[in-house]
Amino acid sequence: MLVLCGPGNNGGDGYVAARYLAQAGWPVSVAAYGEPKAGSVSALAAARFKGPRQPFTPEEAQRADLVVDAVFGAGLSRDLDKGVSAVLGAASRRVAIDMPSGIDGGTGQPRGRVSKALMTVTFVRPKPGHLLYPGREDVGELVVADIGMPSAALASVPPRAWRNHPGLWHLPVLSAESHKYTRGVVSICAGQSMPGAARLCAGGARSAGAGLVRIAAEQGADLFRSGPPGLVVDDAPLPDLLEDARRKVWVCGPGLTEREVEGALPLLLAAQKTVLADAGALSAYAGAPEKLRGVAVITPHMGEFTKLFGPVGQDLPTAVRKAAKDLNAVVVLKGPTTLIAAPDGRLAVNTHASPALGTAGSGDTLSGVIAALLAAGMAAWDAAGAGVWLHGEAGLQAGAWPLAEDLDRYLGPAREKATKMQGGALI
Ligand SMILES: NC(=O)C1=CN([C@@H]2O[C@H](COP(=O)(O)OP(=O)(O)OC[C@H]3O[C@@H](n4cnc5c(N)ncnc54)[C@H](OP(=O)(O)O)[C@@H]3O)[C@@H](O)[C@H]2O)[C@@H](O)CC1
Ligand SMILES: Nc1ncnc2c1ncn2[C@@H]1O[C@H](COP(=O)(O)OP(=O)(O)O)[C@@H](O)[C@H]1O
Repeated sequence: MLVLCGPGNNGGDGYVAARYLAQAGWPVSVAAYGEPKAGSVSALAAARFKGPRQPFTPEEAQRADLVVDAVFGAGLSRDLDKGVSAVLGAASRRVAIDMPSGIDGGTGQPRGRVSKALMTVTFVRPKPGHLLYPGREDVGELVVADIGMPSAALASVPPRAWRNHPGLWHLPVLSAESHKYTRGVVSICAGQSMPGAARLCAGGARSAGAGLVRIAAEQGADLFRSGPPGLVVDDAPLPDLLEDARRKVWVCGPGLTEREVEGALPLLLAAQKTVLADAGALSAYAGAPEKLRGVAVITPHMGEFTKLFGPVGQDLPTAVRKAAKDLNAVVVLKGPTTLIAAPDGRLAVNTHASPALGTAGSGDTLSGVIAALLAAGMAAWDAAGAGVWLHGEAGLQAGAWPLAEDLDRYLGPAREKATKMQGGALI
């Protein structure tokens, strides 16, 4: 076994690992890339390792059955030089300490040529870089180890980002006195050219537990009347519908043209409704995100996000947090890893999903799910995190090739599973 140790604390962890491995009887040696600073804890750890040293070369890395990568972790401050990449790349099997060397822990972006680890062992909490692509691919199996960090030390570095998980939010549960209005009403603006999107959105909202879902279709009402029997279709003009105080939560965007968005969104905002803006409502305001001010949640995929806010650069967490702050709304940046940012800087990182969700219309379903949770009274960031998790769970349950409409029947069971994980009652 060969432990590759860098000059900082990550190297220090490597010397400690080497000492423990030697104590456990493993044949282990160390190859150092630079020496730790005199007097540092890493220098102390290096001095306590009494085993053999090898040169830091590709040949040594290739000879080892297993290489432990403790060259750089969270302190990576510039691109890897080619020599380090060559040594890391020569190892056939590699376990990384904290981060695979060369991956930025904050963003998941590579800094230089990085090769994939079998496993990465990090401490206390995962970092965004473990969960965001492309770093997520290079991490291999992720182990989060408890190293007995004192709670006072943990409290001094409160997290700013969380892994999205049912422990992060609380789903409302049904009480014996619940009725459709306490469960919440979701209203959806429907377009005439792509009515399927509003139907998918409605299916997501109903299946995620909304008490009542209504489609505001105006002249297009006939397009929806042959739909599911529990779905209410309104043909009255939007201003009349907005007078109903029970209809607090609205989805605007799925299947809407720019003109339809411009006809509806300003009215919803003027009526101070809780609005989730998606799809057409995002493309309608390309380069002018301020027109969305007043919405509660937006759910762009990367293309829509870029059209709205411009190129994101390498640091997605920072870009999505900034967008949420500037817009004063929750921003859900959808993708294989979905980021959910609140205006106050909280960030949830969701990996609980399946590539099976990458099918047309699945984002419309997600909008409906989040809207149902908003209508049930959840705060916007919580509703968005919970909605993304339930949608991801439905995707995981639905097999490899579901259609968007297939997701609906997995949403109820997903909600039950999340509630059980929260230790709550089911009804
Ligand atoms: N914090 C905690 O609570 C805990 C932390 N722990 C551990 O500490 C690790 C973080 O330690 P760290 O801050 O010392 O950073 P680390 O990754 O060792 O790198 C810094 C050194 O590398 C150098 N360097 C950087 N990039 C370079 C490059 N491309 N090419 C060449 N050199 C480069 C950099 O040089 P400089 O930029 O200063 O010139 C500096 O010398 C963390 O990942 C985890 O393993 C655990 O023990 C648990 C508790
Ligand atoms: N590879 C993937 N892994 C996990 N989730 C994915 C993947 N690809 C897409 N998704 C999810 O599927 C949904 C697609 O939404 P969107 O791009 O708006 O599609 P549409 O507009 O067709 O509904 C998002 O929730 C996204 O996070």
